[in-house]
Amino acid sequence: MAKPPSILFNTLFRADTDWDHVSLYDPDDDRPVPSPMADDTRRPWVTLTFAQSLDAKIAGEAGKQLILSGKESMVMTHWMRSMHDAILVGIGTALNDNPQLNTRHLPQLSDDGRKKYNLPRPIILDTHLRLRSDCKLLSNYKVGTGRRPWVVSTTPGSDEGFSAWEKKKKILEAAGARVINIEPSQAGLSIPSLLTILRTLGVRSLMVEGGAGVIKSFLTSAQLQDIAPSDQPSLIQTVDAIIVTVAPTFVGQEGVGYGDDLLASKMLNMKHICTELFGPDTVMGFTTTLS
Ligand SMILES: NC(=O)C1=CN([C@@H]2O[C@H](COP(=O)(O)OP(=O)(O)OC[C@H]3O[C@@H](n4cnc5c(N)ncnc54)[C@H](O)[C@@H]3O)[C@@H](O)[C@H]2O)C=CC1
Ligand SMILES: Nc1nc(O)c(N)c(N[C@@H]2O[C@H](COP(=O)(O)O)[C@@H](O)[C@H]2O)n1
Repeated sequence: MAKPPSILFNTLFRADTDWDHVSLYDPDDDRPVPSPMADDTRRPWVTLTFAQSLDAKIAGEAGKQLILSGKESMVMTHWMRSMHDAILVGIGTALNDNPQLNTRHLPQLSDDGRKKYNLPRPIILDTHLRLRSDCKLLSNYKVGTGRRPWVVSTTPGSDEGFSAWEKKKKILEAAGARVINIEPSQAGLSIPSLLTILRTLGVRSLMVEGGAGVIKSFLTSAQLQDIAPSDQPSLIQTVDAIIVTVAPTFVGQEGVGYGDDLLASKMLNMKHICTELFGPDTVMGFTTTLS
């Protein structure tokens, strides 16, 4: 069987991990698959990942979805998906791309083997519950080719907004989604609060795939964040690793980028772990520490 790419082992896992079980599970075995783990036990390990052009664009004009990754780096991304408990996108991506977020590009496993690829749980940041009840994530869940999607939202303040929100919640739940409510923050949803809630729900590792708004949000909240404002703040880091695929193409200024508002003084320290070529694409793996 093909092995996962070494850039993923080197960037995401500790050296003593049992490589043979990474990405795979045996339905008759209760032991969980190995997962990247954060030292901070209050939150999951977070891998921020995306594919970009040479001019740092992740989508085309007006958000047109672009297939930037070649087939080799796309397979690498699907290995990465199989190494995380959950995979997160923003509602912009969910509406625009109607993604599946599964591991379908991995090499086929032999039918007589009992092992299966680990499927990450889809999580959608969707403040106003705009997810479509006929999206691929929900239809995959219904036919057993995807895990139940979790939709993360905030309860609206006004009574009027609340009844519309409740109606949408019921529709999404009837279609199979689990709706999780968290406290709003200035930027929409508080990422540190989200991470602590996900950890209590059993998520050990989270792969954040985008889009532009979500990438910015994780990069700008990547410094220590307060999860319990008080005299004794409880602080949390929100990104552990960054894995970027760079495709050998320019998109142009009409494309969608993620870097405009980033401040160098607010960025995490990035430690380059390795760079590997996948067909025409370059993939870089970093771990992050606080500056
Ligand atoms: N090349 C790549 O690797 C990827 C490209 N994309 C592209 O990105 C584009 C979508 O990007 P966006 O429109 O920016 O949508 P997005 O997927 O980043 O979602 C942003 C939305 O998420 C919600 N949200 C709730 N809490 C939030 C928080 N704390 N931080 C940020 N967002 C929060 C808000 O409603 C916000 O409008 C699409 O064109 C898609 O094709 C998406 C993923 C990966
Ligand atoms: N790795 C990668 N390369 C690209 O070129 C991309 N456009 C993306 N996009 C992300 O993948 C999602 C689509 O996933 P499915 O193929 O439907 O499983 C898309 O919504 C983005 O999150 N990624």
